[in-house]
Amino acid sequence: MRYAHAVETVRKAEGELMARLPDGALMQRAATGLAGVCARVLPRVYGSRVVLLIGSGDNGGDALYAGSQLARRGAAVRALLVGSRVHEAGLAALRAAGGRAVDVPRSAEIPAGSAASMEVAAADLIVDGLVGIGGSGGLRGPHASLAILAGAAEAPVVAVDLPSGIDVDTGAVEGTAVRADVTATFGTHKPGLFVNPGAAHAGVVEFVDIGLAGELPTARLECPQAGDIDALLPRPEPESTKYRRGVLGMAVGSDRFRGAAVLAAGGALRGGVGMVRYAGREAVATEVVRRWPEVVVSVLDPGDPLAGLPEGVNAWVVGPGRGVDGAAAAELESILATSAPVLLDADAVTLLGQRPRLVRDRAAPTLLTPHAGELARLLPDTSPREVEARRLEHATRAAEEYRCVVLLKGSTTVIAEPGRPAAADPTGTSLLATAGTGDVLSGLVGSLLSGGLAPREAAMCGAYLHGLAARLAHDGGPIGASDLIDALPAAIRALRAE
Ligand SMILES: NC(=O)C1=CN([C@@H]2O[C@H](COP(=O)(O)OP(=O)(O)OC[C@H]3O[C@@H](n4cnc5c(N)ncnc54)[C@H](O)[C@@H]3O)[C@@H](O)[C@H]2O)[C@@H](O)CC1
Ligand SMILES: Nc1ncnc2c1ncn2[C@@H]1O[C@H](COP(=O)(O)OP(=O)(O)O)[C@@H](O)[C@H]1O
Ligand SMILES: [K+]
Repeated sequence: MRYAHAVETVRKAEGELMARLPDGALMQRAATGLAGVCARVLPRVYGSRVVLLIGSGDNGGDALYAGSQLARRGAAVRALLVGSRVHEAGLAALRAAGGRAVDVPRSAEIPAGSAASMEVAAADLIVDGLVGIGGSGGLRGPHASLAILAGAAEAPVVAVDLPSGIDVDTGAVEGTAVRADVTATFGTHKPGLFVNPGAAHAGVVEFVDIGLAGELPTARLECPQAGDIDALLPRPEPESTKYRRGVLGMAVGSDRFRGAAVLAAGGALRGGVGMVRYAGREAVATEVVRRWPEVVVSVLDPGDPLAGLPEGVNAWVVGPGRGVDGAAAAELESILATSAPVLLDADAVTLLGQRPRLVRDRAAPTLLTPHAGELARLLPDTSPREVEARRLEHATRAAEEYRCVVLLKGSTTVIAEPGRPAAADPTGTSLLATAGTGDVLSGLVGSLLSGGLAPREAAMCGAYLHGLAARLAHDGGPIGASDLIDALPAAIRALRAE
């Protein structure tokens, strides 16, 4: 598991640790780790041209000390000083090691052809020490110009602690921010390194241990790794039966959206469910059984559909392609009245918007799996764009308001549960941005719920396998939702190999 903490927590933990250590010890640890990351990014240190972008805070100090270490190993290091102040001791260390520093004019634009712009363009490595956890909002003035120059340069960019300009507590990017190839982050991960759009600016995140672990409380955000998912995933045991492995009820698809039922059932079957019990209209049930003969169907009578819903299931998936009419609402209400865990996706999430109490007052575990548009319908005065800009915040808000677990789909899938750290899925890929992949996810997560995982853990495992399956299915061209189903067994196998 990778753990991420908010800035306030990091500051407090650093303060406590610093009080017990000699002056500057933490910064030296950070700088040494950073220099190591830079040395690994460069083909060789000796003779390389390293450009440091230096702001006025300790983030710049880390970069200057790391630069001094690289200079001692034979790199030609130039620091571009852009802040109103500079970390003097770091600058002295750089100079003593043979590095040079250049003051960048404080004008908003750094002209093409200026010394600073030519240094950046000619670099073999650019180190972003503009701002760290002391940053607020997008980059301003010459900081922003340097970030843009670094983005246009050929050289790889290593960010110090975080890519300057992102909101590191949320992953929001409001204005100009550095785009790094690698981020060397100190002491603990930060939430914004795992959540888009911030995560996309961070590149590969390398953890630098500065001895903070003992001072840190519970994480704000968790980012599960293959081993964590492998440990959580239910697997068949010698005494397993189809019932013990989990019976999943599925109220998905409709005459209009038959494919949603086929895809969701496929996700469940390849997710390791014991039995799928599909409930729906005859035409849909026929399609489902044609594709998946192992599914047990209950054909619902249009005159009295609720009477036909199967009983004795371990979990339910409701909503994908089901519709938002009165019958769908009555069905949702009836399923939520059971004591089984229920996953609400798509139309069921939309229906919930007018009936929040159905979930809020429910004692049994409930999981919502909206995309940004569906989540926006659950929160007053919120647009899908706002949800996408600040995913963590909105998923957490919805989880608190509806008192349930929320898996918010999108470029980073995030999972929120009141009172628990949020989770961000690391496997997501835009290959998934095609119709029907969400239906597959609902079945997959449903199968894990029916297998006994709690909603948060089922959501974490499902999102991880979903993204991994997309990556495995991808052989250079596009993939569809059906390919994802076929790749799920390989994704489960791959967990052990990763
Ligand atoms: N506190 C500690 O014990 C340690 C801190 N470390 C480093 O210290 C960093 C934090 O340093 P500071 O608190 O000095 O702050 P920063 O270096 O993160 O930045 C603060 C400065 O940036 C300016 N600034 C903020 N937002 C800006 C924006 N959007 N555009 C332009 N300028 C902006 C501020 O005016 C201020 O001068 C960490 O990220 C880490 O790199 C490490 O050395 C490890 C130990
Ligand atoms: N840009 C993206 N990057 C990564 N994953 C994405 C992206 N866009 C969509 N996804 C994923 O694709 C799936 C789409 O689900 P959904 O929107 O419900 O589609 P549908 O209803 O057509 O099945 C979700 O798992 C979501 O996280
Ligand atoms: K930085």
